[in-house]
Parts: sequence; structure tokens; C-alpha cells
Amino acid sequence: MTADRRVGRGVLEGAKRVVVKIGSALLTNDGRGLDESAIGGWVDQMAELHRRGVEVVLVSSGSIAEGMVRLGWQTRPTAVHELQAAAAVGQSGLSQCYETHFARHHLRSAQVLLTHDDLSNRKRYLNARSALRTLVQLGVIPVINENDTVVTDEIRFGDNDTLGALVANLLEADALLILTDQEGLFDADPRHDPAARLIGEGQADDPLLDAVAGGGGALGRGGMATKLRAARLAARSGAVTAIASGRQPSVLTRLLEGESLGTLLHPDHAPLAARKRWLAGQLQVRGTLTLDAGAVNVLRSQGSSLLPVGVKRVQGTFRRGDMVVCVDEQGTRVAKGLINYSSVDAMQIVGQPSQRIAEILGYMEAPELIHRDNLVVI
Ligand SMILES: Nc1ncnc2c1ncn2[C@@H]1O[C@H](COP(=O)(O)OP(=O)(O)O)[C@@H](O)[C@H]1O
Ligand SMILES: N[C@@H](CCC(=O)OP(=O)(O)O)C(=O)O
Repeated sequence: MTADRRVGRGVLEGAKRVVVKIGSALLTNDGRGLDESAIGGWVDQMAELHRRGVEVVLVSSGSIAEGMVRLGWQTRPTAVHELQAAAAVGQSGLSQCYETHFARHHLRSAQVLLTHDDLSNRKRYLNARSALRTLVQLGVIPVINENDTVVTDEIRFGDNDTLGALVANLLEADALLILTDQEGLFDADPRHDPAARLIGEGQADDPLLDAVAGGGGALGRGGMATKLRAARLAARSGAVTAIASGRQPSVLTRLLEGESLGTLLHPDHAPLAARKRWLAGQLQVRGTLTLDAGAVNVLRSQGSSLLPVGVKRVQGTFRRGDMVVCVDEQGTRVAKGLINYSSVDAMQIVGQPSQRIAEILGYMEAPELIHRDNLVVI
């Protein structure tokens, strides 16, 4: 964590494209329906940023919470079909609310509902990217949410922090601004520990932060744990992440003026190429490969392909082309990538030199288990 906050904060002053994420805990005023006047205030700030030439993309939660209020439900349902119904009812209110407020500034907004599949299927990912880029070029503010009505638990992002980060990656935004109900990331959950202190600045990948970022409240989903993960994903395309209270007056404009508000998490490595970012953003992993120390070393230091000879164990059931995660012998995640062999075939060739693949399987798809172009070190 750096001492001189002005230096670090300067990065936000130069931001030209930002993704703003507004969470359920904040939007719904702790369960009392959409907080229209607060939403009006954030829209005013986004309109001001737009006027200053900053491209703004919004990821907004609130459909389920608003749907619950409209349906008269006191507690968040757990059944998927009820969540889907609440989202369908609430999303139209959410969209209408933004539309009305942006219209006060003569700005158009566009509702964009995305699912996990839209970002994991490469073709749909590229489609989503060009549609969003076009909206931004047209001066429209995209208002994005997860398409909760059609997703099931297995394929949902669940929290919009992750969605916000993937959108930041997709659009190569300079910053991800996460507005929530706390002043930022504290060294303990302030809801439970009144002595918790705000962390002003840090590196997104700092492993010490894992221990402090806890889960969320009743309405929000992920808490700080998913905000930290989002900051790490956003860092892959070079974006800085700010986590700040949406209740601070003029929070968005002040952040972009470089003021010390909330927590700023910096990327600490060079941005990944677009394809590697897409790989890094994949959340559904079908299997695990345990690598020996030599393979871990060449993956990390040389960015090599993964050969069967460096793999000690295969777990899970997967097909050729599925995403698998690679771990070292202590279980620490090293990389993930798209595998060239099914789990049945991979189990037979691991530990073997590539020249033996054809002899063992009767065919050889490729000499490597995962080609370096399809592999990202994490
Ligand atoms: N270290 C921490 N610092 C701040 N808040 C934390 C921390 N750990 C857990 N939290 C919780 O995270 C919550 C915010 O996340 P969440 O409820 O998911 O909100 P949102 O809907 O805005 O995403 C806070 O209300 C707080 O209780
Ligand atoms: N897509 C959901 C948002 C899920 C959610 O609450 O996320 P978050 O605000 O990140 O805790 C909705 O609109 O209700």
C-alpha cells in the first residue's frame, strides 16, 4: 500500500473511458425499492463526466431487489424461478428510472442484458464488444445488468462486480468505479468491526487483501470478496479499480478529479493481450491439472505451452476445447487454458513425452496439452 496517494490517484484524472458499477445494497436503499433520488444524483454525475468527454458505461444491479418490492416480497427468494420472476418485474423499473434521469440531460441510455454465455462464447463476446463500442461511439450510455431472467445458478455471474470487471476488459476501460454502501475496502468488515480502517490504496493482486475482503449483506451478493476479484480481473486489461461509497456527494466526479476517496486498487503488471484477457475472464472451469515443478516454472517464466510430460494428475470430466485450471503440487493456481484432449485421453497421456501420444491414443491432436496461445498464467 503506497504512502503518497496523490501520485496513484492521478491515474483517474486521465481516465477517458470508465465503467461505473452500482450495487444492490446502495441502489435500493437497503431494501426499500429503488432510491430514485440517489439514482438521479449518480446520473447527474455521469452526465457531467460525459460532458467532459469521458465515455461512461454503467453496470447497474437492482432488478431483483426492485422486483421484490414491486411484488411485495419481504425477503430475497432462494428459488431460481422466483429470482427470475423478480428480476423480470424489477428490470423494467430499473431501466425506466435511468432512461428518465438521463433524458433530463438530453442523453440516451440503452438497456443491455448479458449472460455468462455472451462473454464465454468467443463469437458472442466479440458481438457484445462491437455492440457496446457502437453505443459508446454514438454517445449513448449503456446500462448493463445480468440477464437474470434467463440464467440459472450454474451459469450466473451472481454478483455484478464480476460483470463490471468483464465489461471493463471488453471495452478496455481505464477504470472500474465500484459504488457501494461502504466507504471502500476496510481491513475488516466494518459491519462487524467498528475499529476497521479504510485501505486507501493498494495493488489489486496483493495476496494480503484476500484475508480482509469478506462477504456481502442481505441484498448485495458478493461483498468485498467479489469486488477484490473484480479489481484483479479489471487489472488484466490495465484498468485501475476504485471502490467508494455512492453516498459521498459527487463521488464520481471527485474520483475522476483525483481526490482521495475510497480504495484504489492498481494493476501491477502489463495488460494482457485481448485473447488472453478473454481466457482469464472465463469462470467455468471443467477440470484441474496438477503440474510438476518444472512445468510450473516454464509456464511462469517462459510462457511455454503445457506438454503432457509436465502433468502429474488430471481431475474432472471435460471435453477437448474446455477450460481447465492448472495448479502446482500444493494446489496453488498457476494458469488456465483450453485443453486439446478430453479428460479420458488426457489421463492416459499425462507424464508421457509427446512423441508417445499417437502410440497411446491411436491419434495425435497436438503435441501439447494446452497451447500457449490458449493458456493464461494467473
Ligand atoms: N473488508 C471489508 N470492507 C468493507 N466492506 C466489507 C468488507 N468485508 C465485507 N464487507 C461487506 O461488503 C458489503 C458490500 O458488498 P455488497 O453487500 O455485495 O454490496 P453491493 O450490492 O454494493 O455489491 C458491505 O456492506 C460490508 O458488509
Ligand atoms: N443482477 C442482479 C444483481 C446481483 C447483485 O446484487 O449484485 P451486487 O450488486 O454486485 O451485489 C440484480 O439486478 O438484482
